[in-house]
Amino acid sequence: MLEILSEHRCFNGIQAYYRHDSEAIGLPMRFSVFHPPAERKEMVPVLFYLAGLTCTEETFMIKAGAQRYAAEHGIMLVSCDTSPRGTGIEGADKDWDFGHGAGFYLDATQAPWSRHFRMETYVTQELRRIIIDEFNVEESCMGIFGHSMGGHGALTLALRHPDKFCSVSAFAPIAAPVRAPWGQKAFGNYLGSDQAAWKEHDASELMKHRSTPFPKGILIDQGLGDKFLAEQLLPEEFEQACIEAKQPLTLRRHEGYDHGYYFIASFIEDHLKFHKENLRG
Ligand SMILES: N[C@@H](CCC(=O)N[C@@H](CSC=O)C(=O)NCC(=O)O)C(=O)O
Repeated sequence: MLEILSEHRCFNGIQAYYRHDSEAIGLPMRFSVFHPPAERKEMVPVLFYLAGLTCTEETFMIKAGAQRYAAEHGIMLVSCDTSPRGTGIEGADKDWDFGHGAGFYLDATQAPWSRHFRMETYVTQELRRIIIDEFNVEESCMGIFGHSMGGHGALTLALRHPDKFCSVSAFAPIAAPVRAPWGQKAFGNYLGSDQAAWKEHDASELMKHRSTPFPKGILIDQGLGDKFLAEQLLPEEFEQACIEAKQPLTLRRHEGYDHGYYFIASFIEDHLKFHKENLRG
């Protein structure tokens, strides 16, 4: 059962927060939805947003300023928490870049994480199904985007589930996690030591083996003042993989912008327009 935690009128739509007992995760999960005004009259397209390390289902809705454009374009925005919470797993609260708040949008295969850390199944199956069953949305074509760890999630989930997502973009994604310290730490713990398994969750590796799953292109924005760019994000790896796979990619590099939500807010309108065109085109 879906519990409404709060509802707020916003740009003539509704910003809502929900909680439910998740089957995939085995614990309660929270998510947020911006319901655009158009949903009252017609089925609307859905755009999932995956947030980064340390974030929750609130972060994007509070900080990105996306609702104005989602209302204008008639797009529903959905954002979930970044991991299971309250798992009781020893060490899950120890580091900000691993464990709670750092689910990496995959299904862990290694104990003790594999019991609850099943964010790929949660997003692509359970949450998607709830959105379809509960709200007035178009099922056929959904979009996904995200930031940093969530940008990695958006790219990998779109590449792994092209039947579910027909439009994808990212802000400062962890674009080659097998080569980045954040990714290596998460994948080593969640997936074990077999690096072949890691590559199944690495956007750049996945792209090398796909033949243009997104013919209308992929949009990525990256700030050049981002302190994580050189060590953790590596967009050039994904750019090269897209060239090899003949995947159209618009990778925009922005002088002076850092990793935070001021950067995201500066370009959010472009992402909603990009998805609007892909979702309805
Ligand atoms: N606590 C960390 C910083 C954590 C951080 O920057 N998180 C980013 C995502 S990083 C990759 O996934 C974020 O989105 N934070 C939320 C925000 O409101 O900015 C540190 O000490 O550096």
